[in-house]
Amino acid sequence: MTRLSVRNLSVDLGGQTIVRDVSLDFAPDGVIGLIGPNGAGKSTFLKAILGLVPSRGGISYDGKPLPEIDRRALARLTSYLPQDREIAWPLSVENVVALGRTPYLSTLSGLGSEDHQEIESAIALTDIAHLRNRIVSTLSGGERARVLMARVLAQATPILIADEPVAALDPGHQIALLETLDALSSAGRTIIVSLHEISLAARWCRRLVLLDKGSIAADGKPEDVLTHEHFAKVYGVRIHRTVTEDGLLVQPVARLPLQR
Ligand SMILES: Nc1ncnc2c1ncn2[C@@H]1O[C@H](COP(=O)(O)OP(=O)(O)OP(=O)(O)O)[C@@H](O)[C@H]1O
Repeated sequence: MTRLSVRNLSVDLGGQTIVRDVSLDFAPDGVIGLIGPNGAGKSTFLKAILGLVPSRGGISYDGKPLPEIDRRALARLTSYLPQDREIAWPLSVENVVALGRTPYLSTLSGLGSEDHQEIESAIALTDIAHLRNRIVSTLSGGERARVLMARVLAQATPILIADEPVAALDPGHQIALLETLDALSSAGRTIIVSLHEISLAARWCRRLVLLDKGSIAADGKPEDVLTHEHFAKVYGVRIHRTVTEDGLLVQPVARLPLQR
């Protein structure tokens, strides 16, 4: 069980502080959702904990500071779905998914049986078997998003970080992916996702971190984070909130004057 600890993390970009003094601990305890308005700093925070943007403060994996972890070891520890869904090379779907196994390959060895197993499992979980020989640049937006997610799943790391993984997916594939992530979490993996789909965050995340202007506005169970007050203050919207036999349902319904 790998724990990620973030202490007093700040990120400055373009002369502005984008993430401000954030301290959080992450463990495999259900899907952890990072929510917040456009520009709140969600993507920047996720990049910072992977060392992809310079930051101040401390980031450690199982007590080991991030700067002491080499790139290959980090790629066996963390997988990452960036928000950008572009794929520059004319690769087949199967080859893109296989890239997820790169951290485990030596220069001399090809894919082994475990690699093939992880690739096939990821292909099945993301429902892309029928696309396996297609060139990724010819796929629809949602299909491409599922292929990139399959690459991340094939990497099979203890920590999985995904920036808006359900954004381009239809409702069936959204739920299927969140079921997969929930199952991975139950199996001991730490799952951190950013998302704007509040109804899915309410239903599928066990913990939500609400970021506002780079700072933590709330951190806790969905029922404690997805409150009328937080939505009014942070998003400037009124919500409809009800508890059903399927759990908490939250739906933004109208704009409010921002309380800032
Ligand atoms: N390289 C950069 N230089 C200057 N400003 C940047 C840079 N990268 C990001 N920003 C700014 O930092 C802020 C946070 O961006 P970020 O992408 O982290 O937000 P986000 O919460 O992921 O937003 P969204 O929901 O729109 O994806 C934004 O105002 C953005 O314009």
